[in-house]
Amino acid sequence: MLCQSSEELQALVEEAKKCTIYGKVADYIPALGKANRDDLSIAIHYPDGSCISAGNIEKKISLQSISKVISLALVLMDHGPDYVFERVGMEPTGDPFNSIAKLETMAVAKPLNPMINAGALVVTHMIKGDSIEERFGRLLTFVQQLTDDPDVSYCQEVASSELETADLNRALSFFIKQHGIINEDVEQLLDLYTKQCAIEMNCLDLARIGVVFAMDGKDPVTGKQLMPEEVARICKTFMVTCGMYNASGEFAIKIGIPAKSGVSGGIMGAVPERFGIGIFGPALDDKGNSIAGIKLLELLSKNYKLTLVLYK
Ligand SMILES: NC(=O)CC[C@H](N)C(=O)O
Repeated sequence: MLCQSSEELQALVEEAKKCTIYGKVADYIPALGKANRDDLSIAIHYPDGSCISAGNIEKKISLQSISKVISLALVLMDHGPDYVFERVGMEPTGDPFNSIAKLETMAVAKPLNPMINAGALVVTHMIKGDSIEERFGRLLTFVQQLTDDPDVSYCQEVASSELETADLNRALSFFIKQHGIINEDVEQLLDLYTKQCAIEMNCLDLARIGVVFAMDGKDPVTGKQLMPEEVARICKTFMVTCGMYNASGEFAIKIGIPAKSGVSGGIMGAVPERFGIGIFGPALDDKGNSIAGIKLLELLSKNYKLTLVLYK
C-alpha cells in the first residue's frame, strides 16, 4: 500500500534523529551490528486503511522482542489464559530482558512475564505443532494474517547469527527445563525462537500489526477478527507493563502508549482505537530500546495527546 509522506511527521523524525549519536547498534547478535546507527523511520496506520510515514519505510527489520507479543497472542489462542499463565507470570521484573537473576530467587522457577527472554522461551515452547517447521509455519502464517502480507518471512542470516551466539538464552532454557517448566530439546527450542525473532518486515507492516492490536484484534481494513478481543487486551496490557523492558514504568509515565520494542531498533505501538505505529531506529539506549524511536514517540504523544490516562 502507498503511504502518504507527511511533512509534520518528517519534522518530528528530524528532531528525534538528533539523539541517535547517543545510542549504539546491538551487536551481541552479530548480524544486527550491520545496521546504520543514524536510520530512523516511522509509519502510522489508521483504521480506515490510510497511512502516513517519514523516513525509509521500505527497509526491512527483524522483529526480535516485538515477536514476543505475537507469539503470546498465538499461544493464548492455542491454550487459553489459564494454561499459559500457569507456566509464565504477569509481573514486570525491573530487570534487563535477558536476566536470569529472578528465576533463581523465585520459589517456582516460572519466568515472571512473557516479555522477558525467559518468559518468551516458555511461550515459544507452547506454540502448538508436531515439528519445529509446523510450529514456525503456524506463527509465520499468523504474522502474515496480521500484516495482510503473504510475503512476510524471516531472515535466515539473522536467525543463524543469533542461534550461533545465543548462549545466554541456552542457559535460561536449560534452567527452566531443569525446573520442569519446559520439556523439549533446548537446541530445537532455540532454533524456533531465533527464527521467530528473525521474522522481518518493514515499518508499514509493523504499523499494520499495531492497528490490529489498537482495534482489539480486528483488522479494520479487511474486517477480519484475527484474535479474540480478550487476547488483544492481554497483549496490550503487557505492552504497557513490560513492553519496553526495564524502562516500561518511565515509558508509561512519559509517553503512555502501549508499545513493544526489539533490539533491532523496532518499536510497534498500538494507540487504542486510534492507530498503529511502526518505527525503526537501530541506535539503542542502555536498556536496549531505540533511543530515537522513544524520542519520536515522546514528541508524538505530547503533540497529539496520546497518553493512556487521557482516554475518556
Ligand atoms: N530484546 C530483544 O529484542 C531480545 C531478542 C533477542 N532475539 C534475544 O533473545 O536476545
